[in-house]
Amino acid sequence: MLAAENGRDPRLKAISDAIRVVPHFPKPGIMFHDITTLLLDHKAFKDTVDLFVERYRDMGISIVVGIEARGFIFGPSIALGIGAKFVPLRKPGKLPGRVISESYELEYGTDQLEMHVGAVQPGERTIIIDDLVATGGTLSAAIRLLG
Ligand SMILES: O=P(O)(O)OC[C@H]1O[C@H](OP(=O)(O)OP(=O)(O)O)[C@H](O)[C@@H]1O
Ligand SMILES: Nc1ncnc2[nH]cnc12
Repeated sequence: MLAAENGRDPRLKAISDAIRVVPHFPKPGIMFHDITTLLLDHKAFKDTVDLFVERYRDMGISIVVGIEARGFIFGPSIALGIGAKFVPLRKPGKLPGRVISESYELEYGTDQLEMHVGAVQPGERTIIIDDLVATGGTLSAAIRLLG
């Protein structure tokens, strides 16, 4: 249960304030949300992980799936906090075993995600962790990989 005040967790504002917004990066028109500034703020970084652990522990979740690259920053800590395994979804050509792949479109280009065959067993409850959703293309590809 989140420690909510007026329906909103008091930690959220500091977390939001710790994320730097860089206009026109990496292309004109993109408002880039830079989480590296959040990582420099120990309390905000820890609160971010804690919020997810508090929300998802005791829910029978056995796998945290993290999306390369920035999902790897938050996902493993959340997995350890809730007592789950961690499964990385990687960019093409990085995983040594047999993989399944999904292509997707980004705000600035196209890309592909891969997962090791057998990393997730049918019926396992999972959560998918990344730093942000923009178009939703990456998250949709991750959901298709798990489906
Ligand atoms: O909702 P979407 O439009 O799909 O965009 C969100 C995705 O874009 C960013 O990753 P990026 O592909 O830039 O890779 P990186 O984490 O390796 O920098 C971000 O970390 C998300 O994964
Ligand atoms: N607006 C944005 N900020 C940071 N990362 C992104 N990835 C895709 N869109 C992004």
